[in-house]
Amino acid sequence: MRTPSLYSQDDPISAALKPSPTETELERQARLEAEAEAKRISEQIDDDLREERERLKRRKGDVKLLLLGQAESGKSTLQKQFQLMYKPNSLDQERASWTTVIYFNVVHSLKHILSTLDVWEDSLDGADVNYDDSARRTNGSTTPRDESADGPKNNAVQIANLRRRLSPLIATDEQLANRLTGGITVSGSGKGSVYVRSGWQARTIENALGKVRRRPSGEEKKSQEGLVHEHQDPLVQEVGRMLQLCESDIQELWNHPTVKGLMAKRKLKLDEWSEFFLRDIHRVAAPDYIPTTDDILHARVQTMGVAEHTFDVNLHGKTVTWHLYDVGGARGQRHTWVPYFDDANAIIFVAPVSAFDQYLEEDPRTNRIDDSLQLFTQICSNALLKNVHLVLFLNKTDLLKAKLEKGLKVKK
Ligand SMILES: Nc1nc2c(ncn2[C@@H]2O[C@H](COP(=O)(O)OP(=O)(O)OP(=O)(O)O)[C@@H](O)[C@H]2O)c(=O)[nH]1
Ligand SMILES: [Mg+2]
Repeated sequence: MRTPSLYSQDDPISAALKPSPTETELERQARLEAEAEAKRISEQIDDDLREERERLKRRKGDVKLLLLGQAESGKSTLQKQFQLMYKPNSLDQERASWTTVIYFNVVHSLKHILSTLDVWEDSLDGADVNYDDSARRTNGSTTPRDESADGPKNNAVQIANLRRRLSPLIATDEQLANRLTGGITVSGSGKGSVYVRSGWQARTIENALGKVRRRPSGEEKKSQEGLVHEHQDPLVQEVGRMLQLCESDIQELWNHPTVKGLMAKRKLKLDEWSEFFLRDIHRVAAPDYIPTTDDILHARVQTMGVAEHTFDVNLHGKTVTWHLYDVGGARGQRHTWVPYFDDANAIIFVAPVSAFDQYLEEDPRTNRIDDSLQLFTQICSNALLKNVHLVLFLNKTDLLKAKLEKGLKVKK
């Protein structure tokens, strides 16, 4: 028996699709199977479209939040705090990849100290190094000698020795930077900055995996999850070993009267994260060091482009998905913000109030508070953002307090 005809005699398409009057039973079976498959695919497409419509409807209730502000203002740090609050497990999963950043922060800070010493060391005489050595005795220096009493000549010899002993560690600066960026550099980004794109944590591990796979010895073992733990990244392991060996040299450099003198005279300016990790070098240089949450919050790596982070936030018994867009704040990165302005619900503008005595890394003539104010004015007057809620987040108040207590004056 033939199935009822689908093919109307009047419709030209139906007429064209009409089976041939000479169709065999085998051909008829094949045709019916093809029709059933086409119907299944068509229904699948209808289902997908329905699901997409539902998803878009759901997304309409989502909150889109932009974190804006100049470089170093603390946007990614704020994002990490959201992550800690709403997705703490995800921070745990990426904990190991922060070791690379922290080691890089330490090595890069040492490199900066030594290159500043290069410039100023010769111009300092004994009287110039006006550092109170009692600080050195109380902050746990492991140095057995009291070099400051020996005068500038001895100081220069000590620094030359430290420079020599630390040079293999300093030489890893570029390799660590490459591990984080995957070899991508951003032009005009200021001195030795390392920019990372969204998802760098997983890529850092992938980069390490690539290196491990190429090694013939097979000494690196895969962990239970089938992934090589970042601690097994040979580079990170090697830097860890070097840090352990150099710990007392790092302490000696960090506590050296010439270094302290340059800092007191503000000829050597260290970023807050440099001081944080150098002060705590004993812990960071320990074998099997794992970054604490506080370490992750202090670690510094610049954001490239825009990184999206999603969190399910429960507000008054209703779960709302938040899309947090963490942007790169350096001048060369700001053009990437605009495509996100269109459907943003809110902006948190992060302004570091402690930056009154600092200048932009990408433009050393511009004061950071001036830049922040200019940027905020531009955001407030942008027509695309006229319906967007704006939160001004005055950040780094702890550093402002510390600077004012030290006697730094705010002046125009
Ligand atoms: N002391 C202190 N440090 C902070 C605070 N907020 C951020 N930081 C530190 O400032 C540094 C820069 O912070 P990030 O969050 O990386 O800055 P960002 O705005 O994301 O910078 P870009 O990605 O370059 O745009 C990090 O080392 C943070 O630990 C704060 O309130 N107090
Ligand atoms: Mg950032």
